[in-house]
Amino acid sequence: MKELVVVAIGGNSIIKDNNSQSIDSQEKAVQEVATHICDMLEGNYNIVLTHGNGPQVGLDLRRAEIAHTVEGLPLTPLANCVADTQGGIGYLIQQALTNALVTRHNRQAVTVVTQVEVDKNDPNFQSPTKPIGAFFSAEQAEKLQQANPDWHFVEDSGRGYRRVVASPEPKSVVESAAIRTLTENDYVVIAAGGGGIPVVKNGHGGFQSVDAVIDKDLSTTLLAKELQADILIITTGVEKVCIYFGTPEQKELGETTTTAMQRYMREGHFPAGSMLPKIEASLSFLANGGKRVIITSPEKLPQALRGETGTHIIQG
Ligand SMILES: NC(=O)OP(=O)(O)O
Repeated sequence: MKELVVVAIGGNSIIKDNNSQSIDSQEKAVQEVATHICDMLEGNYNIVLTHGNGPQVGLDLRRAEIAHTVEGLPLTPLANCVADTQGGIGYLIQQALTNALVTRHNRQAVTVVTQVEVDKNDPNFQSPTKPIGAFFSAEQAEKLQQANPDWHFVEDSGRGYRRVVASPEPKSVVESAAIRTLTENDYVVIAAGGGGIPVVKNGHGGFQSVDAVIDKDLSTTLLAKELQADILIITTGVEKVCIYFGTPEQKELGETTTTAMQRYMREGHFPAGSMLPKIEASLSFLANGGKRVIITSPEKLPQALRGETGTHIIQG
């Protein structure tokens, strides 16, 4: 029986900076990701690939806002922008993967438009935290803030200012059974793109969308738990997680345990808003029956899955 691996790729692996927003540039980045996923399939695995959409959904929203202001075209709600990015990014990954898979593995990739249920009373709706779109200088952000008093900005990782939107906690993945069936039939599945389209119960047994962008690491972990996946891989900007980061004592973590990670968390080694949520998500996956979490950079995915690099966390 094949092990099920769920892999999360950040939207900023596809749009790396303000100069790589074109479809051409995104296509090239996606082809690189597809090669790594293909290499991973040399092992005995089924794979579900999730992806972020931070840069892309901000670009889509801005495009819609400008078209509205300049041409009077109808605004696109944020939830529909998330849906649009699932289709747009999903298409790029699906085509690149299927092109590569057909020649090497005789398998096909499919994208599932995925709704993720959130609580309409989630307090995160009141305090936006999720950075989306392009980076702005302090002066540009100030000007945009004056023109759009209801927008919110944060300084993002020393790279500039970004707009932030509400990011509620994911509660359940509406299409997880369909995703499971596709993996059992050997499809490589692209799902929960952009953290999933946020939906709430509509009071009639169904769902309706709500404007927000869900954190893709949280949705990916939830999906991995619902699919009862064996391995969760979270990609990030570094090949391995470090303790004492940025000090002379800096140390990369290879194979480690949940107990050790809990201790490092208590000691404050992982910054909130960057590595900390990834570690929390990892521990939650392992506490719910997952066998292994790997944290590494996208370009090291095949090597990490073979156990040659990355930070590997196991229960213990
Ligand atoms: N939705 C989301 O978390 O996207 P990024 O990972 O691209 O920020």
